[in-house]
Amino acid sequence: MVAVAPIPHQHSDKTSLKAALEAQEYLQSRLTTQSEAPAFRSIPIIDLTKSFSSSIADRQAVAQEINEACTKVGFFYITGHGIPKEVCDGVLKLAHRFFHELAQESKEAIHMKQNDYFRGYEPAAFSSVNNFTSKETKEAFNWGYESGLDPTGGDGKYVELDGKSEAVNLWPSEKDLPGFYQGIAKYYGHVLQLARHLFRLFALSLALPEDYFDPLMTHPGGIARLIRYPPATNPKPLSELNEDEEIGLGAHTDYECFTLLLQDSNQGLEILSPDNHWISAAPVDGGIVVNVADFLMRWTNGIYKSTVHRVVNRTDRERYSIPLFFSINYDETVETLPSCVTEGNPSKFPPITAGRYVLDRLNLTVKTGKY
Ligand SMILES: O=C(O)CCC(=O)C(=O)O
Ligand SMILES: [Fe+2]
Repeated sequence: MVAVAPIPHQHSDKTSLKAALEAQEYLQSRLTTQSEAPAFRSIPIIDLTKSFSSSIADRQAVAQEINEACTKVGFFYITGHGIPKEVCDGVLKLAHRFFHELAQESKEAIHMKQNDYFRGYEPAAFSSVNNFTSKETKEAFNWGYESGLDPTGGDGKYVELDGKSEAVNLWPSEKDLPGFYQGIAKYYGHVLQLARHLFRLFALSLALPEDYFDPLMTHPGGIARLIRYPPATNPKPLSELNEDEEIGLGAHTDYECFTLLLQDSNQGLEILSPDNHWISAAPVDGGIVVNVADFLMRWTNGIYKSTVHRVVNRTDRERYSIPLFFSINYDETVETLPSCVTEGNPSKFPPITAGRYVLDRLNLTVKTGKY
């Protein structure tokens, strides 16, 4: 593994930096050695309709499916999630407009290098989730939570990844891209509320009170991105065991609690089974992909799996996707969940602060801490 020096300009606490470096090592080991966990060849589809029922038994039944998916695969699709189709189609169109209508100089004006928290426009090959082992073809626009995007208005206490600063998004101007902020707000409001709903189901799925996580997501972390993958220069089908040269987004695990991913109709997302076969997570009609990320993996003492995945566009069309990386309030420090610790399975992980951990992970994706 290539050693990565701590980033001098930003204070990092030892626990989160150590955890971030360990995650990099874990990734390399997963890519080079098979895991002993049972292999899988498909990704479960969970219909959320009954999770909105007033009957706790209905909600428990959905939670049980979530438990199965998170302990075995770490990924699942949700249908019946309640986000209207036109809202999903609308934000995917907006993603297209961002990359095709916004002038290059307007993109440069909101370049991510001007921001300490990875917000704004990110050109192709600028960052790497896998230690720059491949040049990533994706380009992106990144933003994070702000109370104006939260349908509840939040509790007014939002702090950034460092646990201190106020929200710091970089938006294109209304003149340069009319209707952009409003369109983003529409989708983000829906997906943020869906994430809060899912966290209640996660609580049930972990034998915790349904409202266990509620006080921890009053001003939650929620980085989201519009991602564009250019068409493949040499389209070719997925070969399950082989590494691929034309990588859209390198192999990685996500950092936060869980991710909600909207993808267009072009497949490209691939996830790594424990026996190191790559499995396609092709789009499902009306479905959103959910995956457990590393912070929740740690919080559940490793019981919920954070599964390695990557994106390779194997088509001659461009592909768009829009993930929301949902975190608890960035200023919260948590210990392993009580329902995931027993005498025989003591906590494997020390307490950790939500935002700091994500920031240390993000700092490892660029060549220097401050670009
Ligand atoms: O574009 C996709 O399908 C997945 C994106 C992803 O894994 C990520 O941004 O972390
Ligand atoms: Fe990811």
